[in-house]
Amino acid sequence: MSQKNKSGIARLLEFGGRYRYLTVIACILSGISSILMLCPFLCFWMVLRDVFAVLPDLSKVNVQAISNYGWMALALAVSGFIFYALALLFSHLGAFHTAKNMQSLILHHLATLPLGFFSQNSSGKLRKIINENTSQTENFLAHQLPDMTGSVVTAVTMLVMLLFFDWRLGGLCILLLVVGFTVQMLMTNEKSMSYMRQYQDASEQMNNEAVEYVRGIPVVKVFQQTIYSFKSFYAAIMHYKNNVTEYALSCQGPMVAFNVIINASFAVLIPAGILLIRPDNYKSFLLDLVFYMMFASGSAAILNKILFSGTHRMMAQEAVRRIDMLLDEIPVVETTLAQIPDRNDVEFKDVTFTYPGNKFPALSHLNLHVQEGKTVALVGASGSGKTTAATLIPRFWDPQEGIVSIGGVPVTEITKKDLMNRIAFVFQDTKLLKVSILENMRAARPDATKEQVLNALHNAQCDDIIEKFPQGVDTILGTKGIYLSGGEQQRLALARAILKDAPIILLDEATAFADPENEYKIQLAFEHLTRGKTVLMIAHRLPTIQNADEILVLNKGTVVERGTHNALMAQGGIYATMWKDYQTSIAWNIGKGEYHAS
Ligand SMILES: Nc1ncnc2c1ncn2[C@@H]1O[C@H](COP(=O)(O)OP(=O)(O)OP(=O)(O)O)[C@@H](O)[C@H]1O
Repeated sequence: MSQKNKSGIARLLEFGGRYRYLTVIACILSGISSILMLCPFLCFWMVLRDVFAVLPDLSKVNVQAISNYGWMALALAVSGFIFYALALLFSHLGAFHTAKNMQSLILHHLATLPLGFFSQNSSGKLRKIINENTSQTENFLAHQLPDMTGSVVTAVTMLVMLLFFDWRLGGLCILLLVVGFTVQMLMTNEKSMSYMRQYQDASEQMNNEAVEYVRGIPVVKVFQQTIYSFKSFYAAIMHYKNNVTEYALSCQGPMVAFNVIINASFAVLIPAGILLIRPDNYKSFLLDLVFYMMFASGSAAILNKILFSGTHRMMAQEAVRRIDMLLDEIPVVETTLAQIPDRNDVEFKDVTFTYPGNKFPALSHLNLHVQEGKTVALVGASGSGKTTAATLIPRFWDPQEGIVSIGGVPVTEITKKDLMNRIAFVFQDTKLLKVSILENMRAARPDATKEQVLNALHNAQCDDIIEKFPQGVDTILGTKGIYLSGGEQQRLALARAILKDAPIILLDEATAFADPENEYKIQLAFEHLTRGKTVLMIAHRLPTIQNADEILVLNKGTVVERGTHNALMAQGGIYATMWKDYQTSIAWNIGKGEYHAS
């Protein structure tokens, strides 16, 4: 399926693949149905013609002929409905297949994107883009597109019929239609399209902020705040409101004009009829006038339909644009020159990385080398770039400058599978799935036996977790009150990494939320996991990295100090100060609130 060379409805049909023909057939059927639906008007004209021909002596009316016209009108109307029902059947089939194709294309594409993309785009936002936009386009294909085609065919057929009976009255009606259409165009121009874009953006932002608000409710309650503490949510609502109001106001003038014009047929046709009627042609002229007055008022409904389908078309176009934006996200390119590293040392050579959309680099000219089986620790203030450095190794992101390599091979030249097999990472934000503990473990190694899983759980000090649930490792997490503490979750994540037994370990050592007993157990699990491995460790509690082979102190993405613990202490720089501050904070904790300067 080609991307980007088409836009709007053409692009939407492209998503349908071979099923797009169903949509095309639906539009043709809807067009035929519209013509059939207009035919009863002709029967009505014929009835009027026969009645006017015998006026004032109605006893001369050919009742049989009139009854035939009636039956003909009914048959035509019923076939119109049948064609319309068939059109809807085809359009729904086409719409379902298109939505399915669209969703599977997006999901396959998401699977190829760098993992970092997901840290910048919340799952709520992605869900909204995928669900709302595909359902909007599905609705458009199932209902609005066939209706739109039907309305356009109706409008064209009406034009032909209007000119056919009396070109003067027809010309007047067409003039009204042209003016109505022009006014309508004012409402569906490029400016309206940009309103539609702003509207979608504002609605997306409001949705995101609502999710953040709900997530933050515990904080609001704890600190006795009100909704106004969520200024950004409030601002998003106001932005949405202003946007919608501005759009509605911009439509006010054209909308009023449109309604007045399309409903003005009586006001125009009656004076025109008075001017045009002649004694010699009054019968046939009256016949045409009555017919036109009926017909023209019917055209108001058709124009209304086209107007609203224009708004739906703009919404569908915008939805397609948003889906294409997602599909345009650049995937991680799988190397064609795959190399297999024969060592597992990790090296950063002059690496600079800036997050998409950020002004300043998160890492600047970073050089580091973790020899096989050794441990390098990253320390530094919050936001100094420690996590970013670790995420470049499994290619959450690719740096703009410099090279990250394993065993001398750039990570970009290692296959995704090989790369992931070599690395186990345990980050602060532990992700456990809503499946059994056993299946959570097997996510790291699908072929692991139950015994191997139990062994890994034992080494990660998880025996107490398994024992407390009657179903042991078959306990399903996150359901029926099965919830784990932060420390327990991290131990399970460590067990998963131990089971994977990868040669390179990336560790974000965050034990801030663990109680002393948990912390001690996590420490034992860390030791088990890292034994004999190449380890890049992000340290929050300095004593855990005292024995690291090298410690790098980061500040605003650059290395400001490096060396062993003893060397850095002797240097008396930032690390030595951090160490002293850490000792002080411990002393403060032991003193239960009293400050004991050391
Ligand atoms: N997904 C992201 N998108 C944009 N900017 C980001 C993203 N993640 C981090 N940053 C920015 O990059 C910089 C480095 O962040 P990073 O998370 O690497 O720091 P850190 O040293 O690990 O912090 P902490 O100790 O608090 O975890 C910060 O300025 C942060 O705001």
